Parts: sequence; structure tokens; C-alpha cells
Amino acid sequence: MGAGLGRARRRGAAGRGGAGGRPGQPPDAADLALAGAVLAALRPVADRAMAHFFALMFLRHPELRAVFPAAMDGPREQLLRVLRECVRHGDDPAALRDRLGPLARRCRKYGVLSGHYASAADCLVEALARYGSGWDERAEAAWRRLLAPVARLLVEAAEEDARATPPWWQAEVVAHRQAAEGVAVLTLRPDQPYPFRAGQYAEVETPWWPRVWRPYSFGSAPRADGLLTLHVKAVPAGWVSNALVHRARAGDVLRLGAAEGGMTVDHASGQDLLCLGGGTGIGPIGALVEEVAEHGAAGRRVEVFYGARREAGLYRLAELRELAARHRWLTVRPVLSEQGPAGCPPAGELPEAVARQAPWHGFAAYLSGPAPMVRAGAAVLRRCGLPPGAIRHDLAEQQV
Ligand SMILES: NC(=O)C1=CN([C@@H]2O[C@H](COP(=O)(O)OP(=O)(O)OC[C@H]3O[C@@H](n4cnc5c(N)ncnc54)[C@H](O)[C@@H]3O)[C@@H](O)[C@H]2O)C=CC1
Repeated sequence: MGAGLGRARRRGAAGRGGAGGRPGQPPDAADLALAGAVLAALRPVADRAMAHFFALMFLRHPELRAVFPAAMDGPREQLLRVLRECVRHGDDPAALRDRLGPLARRCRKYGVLSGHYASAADCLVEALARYGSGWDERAEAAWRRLLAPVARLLVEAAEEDARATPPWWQAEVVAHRQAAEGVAVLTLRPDQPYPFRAGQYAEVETPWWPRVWRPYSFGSAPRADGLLTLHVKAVPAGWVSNALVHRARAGDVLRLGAAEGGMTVDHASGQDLLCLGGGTGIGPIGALVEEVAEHGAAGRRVEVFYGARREAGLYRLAELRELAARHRWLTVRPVLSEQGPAGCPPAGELPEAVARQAPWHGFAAYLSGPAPMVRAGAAVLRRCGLPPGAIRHDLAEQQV
């Protein structure tokens, strides 16, 4: 038994007279400590435990196998992330609901029905029992108390979502442009009204990789003609991104999940905005700028730092400069990290360039781009004194 599991169990024993709470009770701090210790001890075999969970689910619900992708590494990683979130927020129903809503929405795309969630809780307990070291009835009781409200919240979120939106939209590619080396901008026409905000993203499925969904940010704000754009970089071993960049053509039909993410602008506040867009991460930043232009800047300043390795990578610079020429509230600063303009040295990584222009007090920051850039950028801005609530990006908490 791991030391953490032992400590957590002693805390559970002290808190509950050694008996643990009754089934049906919400999880308490001792349950969450014990559940967290089980997950921590599971780390070396976590992937096998998640694979065992899906094997049990597919055995009991064979209809689900056909709707999940052939390669299950993505769903296994997602499930583990969700379990960590459930442990972290298990005693806060509102926080849990916020985190489980998007999961319920994603599961609808896979054809998961309300009845599957209770069964999933049983399969998870069985998978944890098989792979969790030092698993005993107290650990099982803690996990069951944690999973019961989780399953209930997932059912509620899925049913609420089903009343409001379809599980996915069909979207026709109406234009496909190679914007830079390995980067394409796709313009899509959804088959029915598609609600979203600038700064959000959606999962996308291509006809070439059925049931493999990958998230992409919108590269444009909502438009009157209903069209939207995606900026996609073909990444090594990225099945979906390579298909979207090198294979997709006008006339192809993709599937779009519902819009997700909270990297949106509060147009009522008028707070100044500091935006960092690295590579294709300029997609949602450009969308935010478009949305501010549409709503009116309301006296705010918008400062955009646009980073790329070389000049050819700044494929959206001309468009952003054109907007800046029309709107005095907008400043756009290109930052090259490997090759400066003729005769100039490179300016360094994007976060360093932002730090050089500090102070940024009072700004709301939006970061989009490669994960190391987002992490480094968020750290720089915290050092510049921005409170965590003023720094927005899409990286999951545990990736920061
Ligand atoms: N919502 C989001 O956060 C979005 C993220 N992306 C992601 O953005 C990435 C774009 O990739 P590329 O175009 O190849 O970007 P890239 O590798 O060419 O880098 C772009 C910029 O990021 C900075 N950067 C890169 N690595 C850094 C590090 N370790 N520390 C500090 N700064 C760093 C560079 O200075 C450069 O200015 C993709 O991984 C894509 O998935 C794309 C769209 C939206």
C-alpha cells in the first residue's frame, strides 16, 4: 500500500469513526482524500486501468464499441483527467457541474445514453479494484460516494443539453486555403444555426477518421452569413490535423460538436485586453478582435502579440494590421523567435516579448498557442501581477 493511501485511510478512519459514510451520502473530505490517494497510487498502471474500464463497458454495452474510435488512447486520457477533476471538486457540486457539462456533451456525440452512466460507475469501481494497490471496502465506499453524484450530474447535463442542441452539426467545407507551410484555413457552413462565441472551440470529426474527434478553436467571430473558420496546423502524427490540412477540399462534410470553452470577452466591462497568439493560436485571438470590432471597443485598448518562428508564419498579420489601421484601440505586434526581419535579431519567445512591454496591470489576458507558450505566458503574466482570474486560456488545469 502506498504511504499516501495509508495516510488517507487513517484520515478517513479518524473522520468517520472508522466506518466511513453510508452509501447515498455525498463524499466528504476523507472520501476525497482516499479517492485521490487511490488515483495517485494508480499512476504507473493508470492507462491499463482505464483500458479495463472501457473493455468492461464494451462487453456490457456492445452498441458503444462501434461509436468509439478504433484507437482509444484519447478517451482513456480524457477519462483519467475527468476522474482527477471529480476528486478535486467532489465536494463542490457547482464546480463539478461546470466540469461535467462539457463531458456529457462530448459523450452525446459518441451515442452515450443516460442509462450508461450508472453502469459506467460500476465498471470504474471494478477497474479500480483490479488495478488499485491496497484497494479495500473503504476505498470502494469512498469511490461509490464520489461517483453517484457524478453519474447523476452527467445524466442531468446530458438531458439538459439534449433539450437545447443536437449532438453534432454537419458542416460543409466551402473554402480551403493553404495559409502558410502546413497551415490551412477552412471556411465551414454548418447545416443549421450554430451558436458560438469568439474565443471558443469545438470538437471536429473528419470523414477520413470516423469517431476521432479533435478540438479546434474558431478563427472567426460569428457572422451574419453563418460561416465560420478553423485555422489548422498539420502536426506530426496528427491524423485529423493532417487530413484537414492536406486532404480536405471544398465540398467535403465534417461534423462539429457543440461550442465549448470560456475564453470569451465580457463586452459590458470595457476592460483592456492583452492577447497572445502563437502560430495557429492566432485563430481565436483574431476572432476575439473581430468580435470587439463588431460590438464596439467601449473605450478599451486591445494589444495583440502575434508570435511565429519566421516571418512566413505570420499568415494573419496583414489582416490584423488592416484592422488596426481602422481601429485606434487595436495594436498588433509581431514577434519572431528564430529569424528576425532583414538585419534584425530575433525578438525571442513570445512571452519574453510581452514581459518587456510590462506593466499590464488592469488588463484581461487571453493566451492561445502551443501549450509550452501558454504555460510560459501565464507564468510571465502572474509575475507581472495579473491575478489568476484575469488570465484566460484553454489548457486544462493540470496542464498548466
Ligand atoms: N486555443 C488554443 O490554445 C489554440 C492552440 N493552438 C495550438 O497552437 C499550436 C501552434 O503551433 P505552431 O504554429 O507550430 O507554433 P510554433 O511552435 O511555431 O510557436 C508559435 C509561437 O509560440 C512561441 N513558443 C513556442 N514554444 C514556446 C515555448 N516553449 N516557450 C515559450 N514560447 C514558445 C514561439 O515564440 C512562437 O512565437 C498548435 O499546437 C495548436 O494546437 C492552436 C489554436 C488554438
